[in-house]
Amino acid sequence: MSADLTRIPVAGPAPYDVLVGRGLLGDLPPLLGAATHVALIHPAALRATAEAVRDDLVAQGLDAHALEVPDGEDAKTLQVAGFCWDVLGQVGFTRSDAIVGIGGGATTDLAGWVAAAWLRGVRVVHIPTTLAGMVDAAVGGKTGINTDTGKNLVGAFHPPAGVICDLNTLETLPPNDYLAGLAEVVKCGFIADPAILDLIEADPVRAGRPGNGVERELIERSVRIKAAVVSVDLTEQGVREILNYGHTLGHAIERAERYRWRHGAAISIGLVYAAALGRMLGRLDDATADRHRSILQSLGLPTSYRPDAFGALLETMRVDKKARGNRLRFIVLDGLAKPVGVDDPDPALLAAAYSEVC
Ligand SMILES: NC(=O)c1ccc[n+]([C@@H]2O[C@H](COP(=O)([O-])OP(=O)(O)OC[C@H]3O[C@@H](n4cnc5c(N)ncnc54)[C@H](O)[C@@H]3O)[C@@H](O)[C@H]2O)c1
Ligand SMILES: O=C(O)C(=O)C[C@@H](O)[C@H](O)[C@H](O)COP(=O)(O)O
Ligand SMILES: [Zn+2]
Repeated sequence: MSADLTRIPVAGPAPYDVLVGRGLLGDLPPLLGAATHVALIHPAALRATAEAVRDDLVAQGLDAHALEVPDGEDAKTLQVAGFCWDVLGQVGFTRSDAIVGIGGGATTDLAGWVAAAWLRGVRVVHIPTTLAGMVDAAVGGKTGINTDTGKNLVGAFHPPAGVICDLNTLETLPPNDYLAGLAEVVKCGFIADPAILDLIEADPVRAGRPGNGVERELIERSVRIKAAVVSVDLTEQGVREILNYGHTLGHAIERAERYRWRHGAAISIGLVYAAALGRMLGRLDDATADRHRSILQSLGLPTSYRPDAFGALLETMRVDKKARGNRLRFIVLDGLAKPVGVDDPDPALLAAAYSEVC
């Protein structure tokens, strides 16, 4: 067990820990349960890490396989999931075996879904290697793939047996991917922990650089928010919806961009939109609404989108998972750190709020 380790527990029907620290890859084997076969699902960027983990597991007597999948969102398809299931079948994966997702949120979403559906559910452990993966995607058991009509439309709630956030893996992350992850960190600041916003605003240039002096605190604070929420509402029957702040428009932008944008970049615009909507609904004060744009801009994240896109985005938002029938649902703020759900807002307000992100 590594010495420099923070352990953040996640409660619920299948409790587990999120480990945060450096040099933690050796903490994987005890999380694999009774597995004799292990599949390490990873993109090309994590090939060296996955092969090192595989060699370590093989040396410990396990039958470990590295499965390379396409990069980023290209992995979140039925075809790629099918490829993974074919390999599991060929290897002879049984219910006691384990899958490990090594990569960003796209990889762990895919790996989680592959594990959730194989034999109706086998063990999965996540090793997130992006900021978004550590603070969000790998924690909470939401797994899934995209379809032609929208983002994450197929998936399951399938909690991992453990999450290993080894901060050393962030050293190779491209700067734009690091910044994209900060959008989810900022989201946590607005919905639950304003100290996150203070830490970033104190020096946004520092906060935007991997390995910065506040990195670990930002990650641990964000993980604690996510852990607290999913611990009481794994399947999004209520409070978990707050984690979707900024995502209704954000996911629609990702689809409009054919998933070529980083998730966090689209969510950044979605956050500014949600703030504008909250303000127009008479819930959020001007200063807090403006703070969304200023903090995201200070990090170099996008805060505006094409003026002509609203019609198409609105159509996509209709298949957002929070929608019920033809009633759209948004998360807005009633004030700093006071998220609430709003049903079926006036279409004129939706359009007016959009004019603030053009
Ligand atoms: N399940 C959830 O609760 C949840 C939460 C947030 C986001 N997500 C999903 O996660 C995805 C976004 O995650 P992301 O921003 O991590 O994107 P990503 O997985 O696409 O990774 C971004 C890029 O970084 C590369 N990469 C990853 N780790 C690296 C490393 N250590 N060094 C060098 N390159 C590395 C990847 O190959 C990719 O090119 C989206 O699909 C989003 O929907 C899911
Ligand atoms: O964990 C959650 O719940 C979230 O909403 C976190 C989001 O940041 C994440 O992007 C999630 O994948 C979105 O979920 P979806 O149900 O809207 O697809
Ligand atoms: Zn997200």
